[in-house]
Amino acid sequence: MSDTARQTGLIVALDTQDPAQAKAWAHAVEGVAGVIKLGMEFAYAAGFQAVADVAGQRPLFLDLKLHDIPNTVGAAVKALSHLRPRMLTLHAVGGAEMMKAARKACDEAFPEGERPLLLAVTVLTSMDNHALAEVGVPDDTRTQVLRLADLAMKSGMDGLICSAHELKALREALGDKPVLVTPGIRPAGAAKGDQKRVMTPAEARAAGADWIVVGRPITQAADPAAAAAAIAAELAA
Ligand SMILES: O=c1ccn([C@@H]2O[C@H](COP(=O)(O)O)[C@@H](O)[C@H]2O)c(=O)[nH]1
Repeated sequence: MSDTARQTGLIVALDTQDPAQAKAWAHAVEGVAGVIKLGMEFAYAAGFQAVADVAGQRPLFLDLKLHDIPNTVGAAVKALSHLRPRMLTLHAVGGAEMMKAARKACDEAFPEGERPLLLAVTVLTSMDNHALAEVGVPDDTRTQVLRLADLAMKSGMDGLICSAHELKALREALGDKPVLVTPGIRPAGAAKGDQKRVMTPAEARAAGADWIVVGRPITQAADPAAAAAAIAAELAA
C-alpha cells in the first residue's frame, strides 16, 4: 500500500486515575479519536469495572503490556475477555511461547471475529540506544525492534507497538500486514516529556503508521477537544 493511500487513525491515551476525568476526555475526543486507550495507571487505580464504564460502546485499546510466563499471560487474556477490547498489548520480550499462549487464549475466549488485535510492544518509545544498553541489549533500537517484530509476527501477533522511527524499516521487512501502532507522537513544538523516539503526526503517517497514540499533548492541553481535532486534521491533510 502506498503511504498516501494509507489512512492513519488517532488513538487517545486517557492516562488518569480518575474515572470522571477519563469519561470527560473520552467525550471530548468523540468522533475524532477512532479508539480510546486505557492502560495500567487507570486500570490499577480505578479498576476494571471503571474501564468498562469509560469505554462503554467505544472501541477500546487495553494497554496492559502483559509480560509473564505463558500460562499466566494466557489466563490473564481469558480473564480480560469480558471487556471485549479492540486491541490488547503484551511485551514481545516475553518470548515466542508467551505470545503464542496469548494468541491461543484469544482464539479460545473470544467469539469468532471478535478477538482483539494482539499488539506486541517492541522497544518502548521512552528508550534510546543508551537505555537498551543498560538492560544488556548491545544493538541499537532499530535492530532490536526489527528482531522482536519478526519474532512477534511468527508468534501469531497481529501487529506491533513501535516508534515512528522504525516504521519504514518494518514495512520493508514485513509488508502491509502488521498493524503498526506508534506512541511517542508529538505535534511540532510539543514537549517530549519522557519520550525519546518521537515524530509528529504527519511524519508518522508518511512513514506508514496505521494508528498513532497521543496522550498528554491532548489531555494536558487547555482544550483537549481542539488539540485532538488539530491532530486529526494533520493526519487528514
Ligand atoms: O512504547 C510505548 C508503548 C506505550 N506507550 C503508551 O502510549 C501513551 C503515550 O502517551 P503520551 O502522553 O503521548 O506520551 C502512554 O499511555 C504510554 O503508556 C508509549 O508511550 N510507548
